[in-house]
Amino acid sequence: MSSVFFCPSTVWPAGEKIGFGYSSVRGWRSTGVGGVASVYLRPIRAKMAADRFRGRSGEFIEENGKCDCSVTERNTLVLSNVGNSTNIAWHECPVGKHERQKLLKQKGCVIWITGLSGSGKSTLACALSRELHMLGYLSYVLDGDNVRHGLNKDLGFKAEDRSENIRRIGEVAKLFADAGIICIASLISPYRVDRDACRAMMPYSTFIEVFMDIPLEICESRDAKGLYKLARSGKIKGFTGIDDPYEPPLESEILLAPIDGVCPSPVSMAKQVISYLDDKGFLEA
Ligand SMILES: Nc1ncnc2c1ncn2[C@@H]1O[C@H](COP(=O)(O)OS(=O)(=O)O)[C@@H](OP(=O)(O)O)[C@H]1O
Ligand SMILES: Nc1ncnc2c1ncn2[C@@H]1O[C@H](COP(=O)(O)OP(=O)(O)O)[C@@H](O)[C@H]1O
Repeated sequence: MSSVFFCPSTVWPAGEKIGFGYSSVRGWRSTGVGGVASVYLRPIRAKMAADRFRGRSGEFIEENGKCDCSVTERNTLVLSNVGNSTNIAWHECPVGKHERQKLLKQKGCVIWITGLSGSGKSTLACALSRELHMLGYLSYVLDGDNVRHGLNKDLGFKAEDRSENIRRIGEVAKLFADAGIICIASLISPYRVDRDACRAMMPYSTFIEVFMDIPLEICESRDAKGLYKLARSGKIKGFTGIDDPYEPPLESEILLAPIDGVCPSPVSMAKQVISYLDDKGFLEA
């Protein structure tokens, strides 16, 4: 059985023409560009483009508050301005999030682990990724330290750099979640407003904030990297929890804290997160 569908200009050069293809058991084939099809399908494409713009415009406004959302409809291609990018279009692909999730038998989401340095974020991220892997689920860890080795190596630790660090990791995490992957982001992310901005980027309820509520004394006593010692002696300035603020979440989805002064093991914390994912239906397509 095959079904007709229309493919927007991602595949074909943007402009006048529209191609169309059909799906079959093993995929789809293009019948080419334009010709008779472009004439008959133009009104349909116009509607698709308009729907697409309606669906996306609110998101653009929310993301940076700068979008003037001026629309140029030239041969039904919708162009808009987002931030400093002018005349850009949104391209849809025939394989969407839903199809990817079906393939992976899971739902994409972002598990955002926040807490002081030494609170166990990276340890939990790794334990969680390993447990999910053993259960047959695909996850990917975006660790603050690691991302600062590449994408974010231009950023330091002053407030605006941390905000940008969090924003970029939020955007990358959003892409992973859209790919259908369980994305585990572990970074201090000390400022509430930045974490909330990441939450706001994500589809409803797919941003799961995990607060490592481990007291500073415990984190400092661990001092795995010797950074607290350096911060206390003034050799590092602006260290979170010492002379830079950490704003705890007010309503995280998951709060992990010591019980009677003892921290649960990383594996038991990971299982707590997995149990949340299971309850909320993320471990099925
Ligand atoms: N000034 C200062 N404050 C806090 N942390 C510092 C600082 N300088 C270096 N480091 C090391 O960098 C790691 C934190 O990076 P993040 O990207 O997670 O930080 S942030 O979210 O942008 O605040 C952090 O890693 P973790 O210990 O894993 O949290 C530290 O090792
Ligand atoms: N649940 C835990 N119980 C005891 N020690 C832990 C736990 N989680 C992490 N640790 C230890 O604490 C230190 C800091 O952990 P890490 O994951 O690097 O924290 P963060 O990424 O928040 O800086 C490491 O030495 C780690 O072995």
